[in-house]
Amino acid sequence: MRIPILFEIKNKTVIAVGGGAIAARKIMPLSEAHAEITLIAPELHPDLQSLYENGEIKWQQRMVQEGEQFDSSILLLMTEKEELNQSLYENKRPEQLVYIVNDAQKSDFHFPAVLKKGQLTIALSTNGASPIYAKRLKKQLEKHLPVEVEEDLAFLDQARKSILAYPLTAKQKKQLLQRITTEDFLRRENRQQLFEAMLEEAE
Ligand SMILES: C[C@@]1(CC(=O)O)C2=NC(=C\c3[nH]c(c(CCC(=O)O)c3CC(=O)O)Cc3[nH]c(c(CC(=O)O)c3CCC(=O)O)/C=C3\N/C(=C\2)[C@@H](CCC(=O)O)[C@]3(C)CC(=O)O)/[C@H]1CCC(=O)O
Ligand SMILES: NC(=O)c1ccc[n+]([C@@H]2O[C@H](COP(=O)([O-])OP(=O)(O)OC[C@H]3O[C@@H](n4cnc5c(N)ncnc54)[C@H](O)[C@@H]3O)[C@@H](O)[C@H]2O)c1
Repeated sequence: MRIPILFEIKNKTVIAVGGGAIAARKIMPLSEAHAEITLIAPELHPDLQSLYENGEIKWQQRMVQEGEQFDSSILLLMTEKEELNQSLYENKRPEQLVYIVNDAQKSDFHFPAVLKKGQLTIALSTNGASPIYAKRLKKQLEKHLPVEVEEDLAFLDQARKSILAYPLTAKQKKQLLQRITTEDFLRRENRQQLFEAMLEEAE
């Protein structure tokens, strides 16, 4: 069974074998999240070529052979050659997390469809039943998200930090956190001033 986890990939070492269209789609978000990526492939998809030219990924321009072993936290096997991917999988290191582009069963993790809005992340997976359905549902969800999500979360993030840093009892903190999250409160035009007054009153 798989569980959704938001994983900090910054500075984790990633070795990716294969540089086609699918590799490009999977590597893009890892690179944006500052993983340490080394790609091994004889040629690169244009999006990967740009990442390489901008110094965001390393590239070993060569063919990988069966039987090779790689030293990295994460290994992405993304060639179109199923047998090669399988054989590299057999050689994985015990602690290595491996993703195989054409074997969802064996992969240690999946790539969900991701919807981001400010500090909100929604990840959708159909467990491989239909990635196209996941993509469509993501677009529908996007349309139904309240327009204020981004602003609300930016406000709540700051407010929550202030509450937690204030000399209040755990119960008072909990009550305040609940109050500022209500729809009524969030829609008040002067919510920042109201919040500051509430904080002082509570002390
Ligand atoms: C969400 C998204 C994220 C991303 O890729 O970044 C994603 N696939 C996307 C698109 C997409 N993928 C495919 C098509 C063509 C139509 C079709 O065939 O359906 C399209 C549509 C398109 O390209 O528009 C083909 C396909 N996909 C997989 C296989 C192999 C198999 O099923 O075994 C094949 C057949 C290959 C073949 O032909 O052999 C497998 C997987 N694809 C997954 C994720 C994982 C399951 C996620 C889930 O269930 O929700 C999983 C299991 C991989 C994993 O992570 O382990 C991304 C949407 C991005 C967005 O949100 O905008
Ligand atoms: N998981 C998914 O979301 C998903 C979606 C669509 C397709 N697929 C599968 O992914 C696979 C790859 O798709 P693609 O469109 O990127 O294919 P592609 O042919 O465009 O890319 C394959 C890449 O692997 C490289 N390669 C081949 N042999 C190599 C070797 N020995 N060493 C290093 N690199 C090598 C090629 O040079 C190329 O860069 C296909 O088998 C397809 O069935 C998976």
